[in-house]
Amino acid sequence: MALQVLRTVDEVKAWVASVRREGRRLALVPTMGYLHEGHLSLMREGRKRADVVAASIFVNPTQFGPKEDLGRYPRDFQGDLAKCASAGVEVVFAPEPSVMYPPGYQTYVEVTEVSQGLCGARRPGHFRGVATIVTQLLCLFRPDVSLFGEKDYQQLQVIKALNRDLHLGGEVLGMPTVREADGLAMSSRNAYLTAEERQRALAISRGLQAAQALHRAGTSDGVALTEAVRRELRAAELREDYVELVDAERLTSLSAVQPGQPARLLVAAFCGATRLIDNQPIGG
Ligand SMILES: Nc1ncnc2c1ncn2[C@@H]1O[C@H](COP(=O)(O)OP(=O)(O)OP(=O)(O)O)[C@@H](O)[C@H]1O
Ligand SMILES: CC(C)(CO)[C@@H](O)C(=O)[O-]
Ligand code: BAL
Repeated sequence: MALQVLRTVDEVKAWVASVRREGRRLALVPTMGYLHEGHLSLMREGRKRADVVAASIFVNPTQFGPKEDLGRYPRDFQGDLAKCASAGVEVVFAPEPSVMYPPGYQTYVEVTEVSQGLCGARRPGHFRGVATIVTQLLCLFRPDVSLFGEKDYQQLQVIKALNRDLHLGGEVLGMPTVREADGLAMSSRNAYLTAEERQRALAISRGLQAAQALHRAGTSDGVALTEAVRRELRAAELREDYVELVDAERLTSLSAVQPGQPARLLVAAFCGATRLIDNQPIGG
């Protein structure tokens, strides 16, 4: 079936109603576009878990801080449509900001616990914007399953919490981070990196791997594990935003990995002007 592009809330409502009438299971993959294999892995998994996959492409203004990159966020709408079609997507919802935030719009969603700390502390208002747009999308599409990447690990926990707390009903599925062959986590913002920065950015995944290897060799101490990451960041002259060992679900800080308690090591670092994030499970 040919890919359809929907632009308005009424078009989405009509399309969702037709999917429901036909008794088809619906998967939703929200994105900000400039698609890469990470996004396509979510779409392909959606196709396995549902009869029909919708994707959204929307650079959501409310999740960007005033000094962030909203104005220059990379875009390639025609290329994105071709990629969506190749991944089995039936419908792309690509609204203008005025469709999601029309005059008089005044409803915002705050997830109070897992939004704190990490990216929440460094990007004030970011998760309020993410939670607000994702709630709108989940309410509009009411998908049986929605798919998000573990690359944005805190975001995934925020979305799981709002889906549970607001009784939205569908399953929120987290999918593993897709990496370039050399380990760099795929991200639309990798497009900002110069060739030299692209090489230095590898320190992030290298540091996470070093920490995992250290843990496998018997080290549980949080300071030693985070230091393994920091050493790599320093060597490559990346500026740390944070490196933290946290409980994998609640995202609270841990001083050590405990047997049977899944933990996660999360990193945000600036490579030149570009802020990159990545994470890995540790123990559990
Ligand atoms: N490397 C990846 N592997 C798996 N999922 C990913 C990956 N990168 C992004 N995603 C997921 O795709 C969805 C849309 O993300 P988004 O459009 O912001 O892409 P992005 O590459 O993370 O962009 P940015 O560089 O702005 O962070 C999110 O659920 C995100 O977690
Ligand atoms: C989930 C999301 C599409 C909300 O704008 C965005 O934060 C993203 O692309 O990860
Ligand atoms: N991938 C998360 C969206 C953001 O950084 O704004």
